[in-house]
Amino acid sequence: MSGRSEWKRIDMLRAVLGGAAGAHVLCGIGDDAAILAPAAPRGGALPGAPEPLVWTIDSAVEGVHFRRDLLGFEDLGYRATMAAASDLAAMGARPVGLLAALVLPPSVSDDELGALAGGQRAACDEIGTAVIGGNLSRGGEISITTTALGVAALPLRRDGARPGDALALAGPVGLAAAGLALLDRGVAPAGAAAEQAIRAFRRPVARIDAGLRAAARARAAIDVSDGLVADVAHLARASGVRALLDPAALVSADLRDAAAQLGLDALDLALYGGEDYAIVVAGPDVGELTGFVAIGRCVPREEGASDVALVGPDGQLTSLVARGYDHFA
Ligand SMILES: Nc1ncnc2c1ncn2[C@@H]1O[C@H](COP(=O)(O)OP(=O)(O)OP(=O)(O)O)[C@@H](O)[C@H]1O
Ligand SMILES: Cc1ncc(C[n+]2csc(CCOP(=O)(O)O)c2C)c(N)n1
Ligand SMILES: [Mg+2]
Repeated sequence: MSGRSEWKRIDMLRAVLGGAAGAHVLCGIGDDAAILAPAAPRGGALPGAPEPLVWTIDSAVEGVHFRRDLLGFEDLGYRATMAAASDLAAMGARPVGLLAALVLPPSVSDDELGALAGGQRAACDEIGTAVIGGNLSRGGEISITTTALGVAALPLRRDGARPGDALALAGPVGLAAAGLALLDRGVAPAGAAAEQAIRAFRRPVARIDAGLRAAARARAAIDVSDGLVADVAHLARASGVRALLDPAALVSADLRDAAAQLGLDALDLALYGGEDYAIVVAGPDVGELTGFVAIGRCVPREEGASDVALVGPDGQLTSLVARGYDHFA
């Protein structure tokens, strides 16, 4: 393994680029999205209090995030849009509009481009927003870079969790990775569980409504793109807590079935799978939120202890290594 990692590179970029933002930037590099103070209205007050803006960008690159033999063009547009919007969900934000920059090889036909845009449109319709601009360029492989703007009265950051907070999850984890594995192995989906897994990979759902519900009650949130343990570790580290996860809360019947078809371990998929676009929130009573399941709790950090651990049936802890998807490792 090389010494490079995505996080080391982000730290490097933060050292070069950070600190230059103005006072209107409430949160810069390091969270799921940047937070900007609302612009002061000119010429009199607007009805209602202006809300902070939440702004994020996300790329979907052929050969890295998708293969054309495993997904249709409509899936590509849908998935890229939901993946970008998921970072708004993680901030407890309501989307207001998206911009999409497309890179297309010359081989992509107008019909295929139309299908891709149809997928973007379908995803936007589902979460109550629209693509309102973008850019086109020719290039060697398809890429879809989507920037998403939202508003949130009280944006949820990664760094607000406290010892004693519950951890709760909206959306399945592990299923998307199982779906990718089924597609990759060319296994014809046998039964509802395999179909759900393939759907979770092809058509992930940004948990916007869940994020909005959590915004009033939670103290911190993150979305699960790189894998549950890796992303919960980001939240734990940013908040200065340790996260304890209950394995029984993470494996659904569908995931167990799909994993069995693949000969893979269901809990391993749930912990490390990635691209679920579920959200994890932390707060005193977040386990009671509609659409969330309680998955664990935050405890004080201990010197030398892992960021995340599993709690066994009789309370014993198993430390987890926060390995997740890393573009450069
Ligand atoms: N090239 C870059 N320049 C400046 N900041 C960056 C750059 N790449 C990433 N970041 C920042 O680093 C932080 C972590 O980025 P990362 O993409 O891992 O988070 P994320 O957007 O939540 O991931 P995901 O899209 O997988 O949910 C974010 O705050 C992001 O804005
Ligand atoms: C063909 C193919 N191979 C592997 C994967 C798995 N994968 C790619 S990126 C990523 C993390 C999220 O990305 P990001 O951190 O950029 O948001 C994961 C789990 C895939 N989707 N397609
Ligand atoms: Mg994120």
